[in-house]
Amino acid sequence: MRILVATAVVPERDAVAKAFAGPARPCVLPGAALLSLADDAADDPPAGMRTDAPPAGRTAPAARWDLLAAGVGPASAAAGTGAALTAAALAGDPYGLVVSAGIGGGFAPAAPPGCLVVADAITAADLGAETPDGFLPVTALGFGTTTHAVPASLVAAAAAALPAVVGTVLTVSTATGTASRAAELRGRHPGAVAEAMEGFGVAEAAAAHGVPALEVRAVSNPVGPRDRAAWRIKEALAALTEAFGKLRPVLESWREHEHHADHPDRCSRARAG
Ligand SMILES: O=C(O)c1cccc(C(=O)CC[C@H]2O[C@@H](n3cnc4c(=O)[nH]cnc43)[C@H](O)[C@@H]2O)c1
Repeated sequence: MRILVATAVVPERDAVAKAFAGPARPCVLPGAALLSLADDAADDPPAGMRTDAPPAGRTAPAARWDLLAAGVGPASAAAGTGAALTAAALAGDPYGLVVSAGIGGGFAPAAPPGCLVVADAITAADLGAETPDGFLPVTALGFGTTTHAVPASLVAAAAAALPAVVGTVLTVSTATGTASRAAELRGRHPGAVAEAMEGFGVAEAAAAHGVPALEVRAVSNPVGPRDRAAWRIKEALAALTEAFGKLRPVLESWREHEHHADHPDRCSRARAG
């Protein structure tokens, strides 16, 4: 399977790359610059340019990973992820899984700094309209979606591999900086354990391609009053590296269609037909 990991910034991308021992090679695509990793990368052409199955006599590598630093915020995340997904699909070598990864803010007391978070839902928390009676999500206005559910078997597999808090990860365009905003978000999203700024953009791009998406965050700071000097970025990046070391075999062997609980419609159709 081919797996795309989308981070916001280069230090996050490089923290994920550290979990892989093999060589990494840059691959520039229209709209996205990837770092491609593979068990046998030394023999392979760059990712995104492969169009064929492995030559006769060679088996396909267990998985190929591409890492992307798409920029901060949901728009950059969606643009970069969408570009990588489209390039792969047009090359006849589509991704089977997309992971939004990086550091994030954790809601107290569930997700303190230093811990890892796995999203079971990826939710846009500020996509909507402000009204005199409060915030209305775009869905209440009759548009789009605000949440992407992560396949249950994918959440279970990731959570079994890690010491991680599982819950909703919010995507915000403005990082929370006050206790009142943190309380407001928790009030609207009681299942929220963390916030970051890219997950929903990554998940929207993945959904447009019919590819499952996961979000994994290493908590660098509490969601609340802004104190940038207190962010534990180094520790969070180290936790991210450790997390991908553990997630790597689990995600490589995860297969969406083997988990019928994630596809009740498809299964009932199969049973009926
Ligand atoms: O300054 C550095 O060395 C450095 C290294 C890695 C990452 C950063 C970032 O500033 C990443 C920004 C990224 O982090 C997410 N994030 C982290 N905490 C929060 C938060 O409390 N609320 C929302 N987002 C948060 C977010 O996804 C940003 O894109 C710096």
